[in-house]
Amino acid sequence: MVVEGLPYPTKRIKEGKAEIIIPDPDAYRRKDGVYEPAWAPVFYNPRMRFNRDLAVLFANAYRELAGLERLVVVEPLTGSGVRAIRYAVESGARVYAADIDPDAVHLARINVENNGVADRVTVERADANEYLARLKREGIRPSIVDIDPFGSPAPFIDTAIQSISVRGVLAATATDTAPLSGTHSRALRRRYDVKPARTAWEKEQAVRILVGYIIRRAASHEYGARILLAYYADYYVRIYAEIRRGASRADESLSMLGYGVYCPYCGYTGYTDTPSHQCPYCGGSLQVVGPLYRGPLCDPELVKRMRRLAEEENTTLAEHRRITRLLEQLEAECSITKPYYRLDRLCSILRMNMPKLAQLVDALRARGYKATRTHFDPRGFRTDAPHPEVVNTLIELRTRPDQV
Ligand SMILES: C[S@@+](CC[C@H](N)C(=O)[O-])C[C@H]1O[C@@H](n2cnc3c(N)ncnc32)[C@H](O)[C@@H]1O
Ligand SMILES: [Zn+2]
Repeated sequence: MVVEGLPYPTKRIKEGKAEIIIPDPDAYRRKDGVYEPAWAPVFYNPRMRFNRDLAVLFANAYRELAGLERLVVVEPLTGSGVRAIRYAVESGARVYAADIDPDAVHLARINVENNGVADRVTVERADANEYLARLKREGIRPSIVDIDPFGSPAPFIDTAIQSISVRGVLAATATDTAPLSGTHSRALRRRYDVKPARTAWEKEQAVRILVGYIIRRAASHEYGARILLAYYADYYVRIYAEIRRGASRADESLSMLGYGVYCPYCGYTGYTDTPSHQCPYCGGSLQVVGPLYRGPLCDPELVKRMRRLAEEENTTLAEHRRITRLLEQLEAECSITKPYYRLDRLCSILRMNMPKLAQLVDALRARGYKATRTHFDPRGFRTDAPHPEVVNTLIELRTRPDQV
């Protein structure tokens, strides 16, 4: 399809309730046939639709929860404009969008016109940080600032926080999961000022490090940060934190920080306030990572509302089943803050065959503990049982599988 004024082949697609023009994916495929969004003149990643579906559900649930008549959303890295348009069409929001790339701004404006939301969505060519600072000077009070960059959101976090006047949500995507999960330790130190380590719960570590970073940055500007929703999907971390002005709120949020620990000798996972390097259970040398956030990863009331809205919107959501499953799982995990165990790793340390995950979860519950699978890893489970109890339950399952 050729669109006047666009010097590249395009395609018209539907996403949610928006209809948008994107660079034709067929023109930007690798040799193996896989579409490479970064090669296209304007960035549009169809795999991020899941992220955007949840963003719209979140926006609607947050609007209800906070009792807001109308949302004001700022999206300073907008690409094709798809996310901004969806916030306007599906959440009725007033949206301020920007991108540094003139091709992106041009296409996003065409998309805004075509969706009939030009009265509600403005798209400007600007650097994200300058744009956020300018909106603040102009007195715009965002209810949601959505930071969806290439790689790390760290360079935009300070201005995004400061752009929130009294109360609002910072939503951030991070695709730099290698540093966050402990693989590129120097980048982790540079970007997030975190002491690196390798744990068996690296996806949760990635989420908790980014949340911890947001809390620390928010505190330095005298804001508190409360996590409404945080998850890991595909190859990225996504966080929604409610930012509220106030020194005592900042202190309260800081009190949720600590260090994560993992013992590669006995499988112990947990947190500590003072980074000790000796495992309390086997005396082995601990892996210690942090600072990171140790509190709940979602607000149950918000997730409940998102689930209800997902039911109502089941025809517009591309992966309705996947969304419902994630929200159900997050709700179940929310009240257990200790990091997840990887059953395969734990069984290998204990030199035993793996029982079925469901069997272990049931056995832990039968002993009076909370236990559930985790959205982070299909081989993972989380529980509030102390480490020796987890080990004892596993050993008992091995010796008397039918009687636990
Ligand atoms: C991952 S894409 C955004 C995708 C979009 N949010 C979505 O949901 O489809 C990142 C965008 O940020 C833009 N960008 C990169 N650096 C920027 C900066 N400093 N200021 C503003 N935009 C920037 C890029 O041009 C690109 O369009
Ligand atoms: Zn140990």
